[in-house]
Amino acid sequence: MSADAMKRAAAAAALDFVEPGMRLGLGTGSTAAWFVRLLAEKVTAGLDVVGVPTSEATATLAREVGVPLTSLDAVAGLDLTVDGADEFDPDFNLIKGGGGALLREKIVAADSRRMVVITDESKAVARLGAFPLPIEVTSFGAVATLRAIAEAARRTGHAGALTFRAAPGGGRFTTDQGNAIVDASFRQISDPQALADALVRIPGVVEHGLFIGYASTVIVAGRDGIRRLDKPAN
Ligand SMILES: O=C[C@H](O)[C@H](O)[C@H](O)COP(=O)(O)O
Repeated sequence: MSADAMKRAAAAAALDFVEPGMRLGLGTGSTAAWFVRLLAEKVTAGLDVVGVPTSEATATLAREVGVPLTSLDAVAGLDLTVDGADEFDPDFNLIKGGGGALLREKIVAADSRRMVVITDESKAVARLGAFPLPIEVTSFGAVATLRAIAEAARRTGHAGALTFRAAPGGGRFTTDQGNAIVDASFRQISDPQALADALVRIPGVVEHGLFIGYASTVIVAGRDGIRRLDKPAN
């Protein structure tokens, strides 16, 4: 199975969680895009759902393929969010934000009763950090914020190169909110919760890509088929 076929297979498996009348969080990225396309086929066949997109890119795709959209402010919470991830660990912690959509993704996931993550086997890690951690920062004072991130990382036992993400056309990448992204190459995140707690205390940090306690199910597509991992109830 090709990498793209695995993403499609994971997205197709997530359709099993969708029920008529649901309000859905629609993730961002190449795997989540497959979910939006496959969901559109169900909508065309009569499924009644409404989605809240986590990025302008997902909103554009959803409109193109015919998934009805609403805003988070127009509904009283979401039933289910289906989204991709850049990494997941055995505790269902995630790194997200490779596409820069982490802020809206986290807001939407936080307002959802359930988050199903669609991935392929390349995203499974014993410990987070091989994928650089995206940290969204305000443009104002971005360099000072980067220094504060380095200090917070040091205090929590993490170190590595911190770089502003570049836009494809040059200059700094900006998110849908007009913020910058710092990519932190920690390689090994030994204490995700301590790092997350330290990052949110920095004034210029808008949000970070550590998703701790959000995912309840991870669907993993591999060359041998689909595996569904369910987080044990507390
Ligand atoms: O900002 C982007 C999101 O967090 C994506 O869900 C994540 O980067 C995974 O994307 P993909 O499915 O393209 O690997």
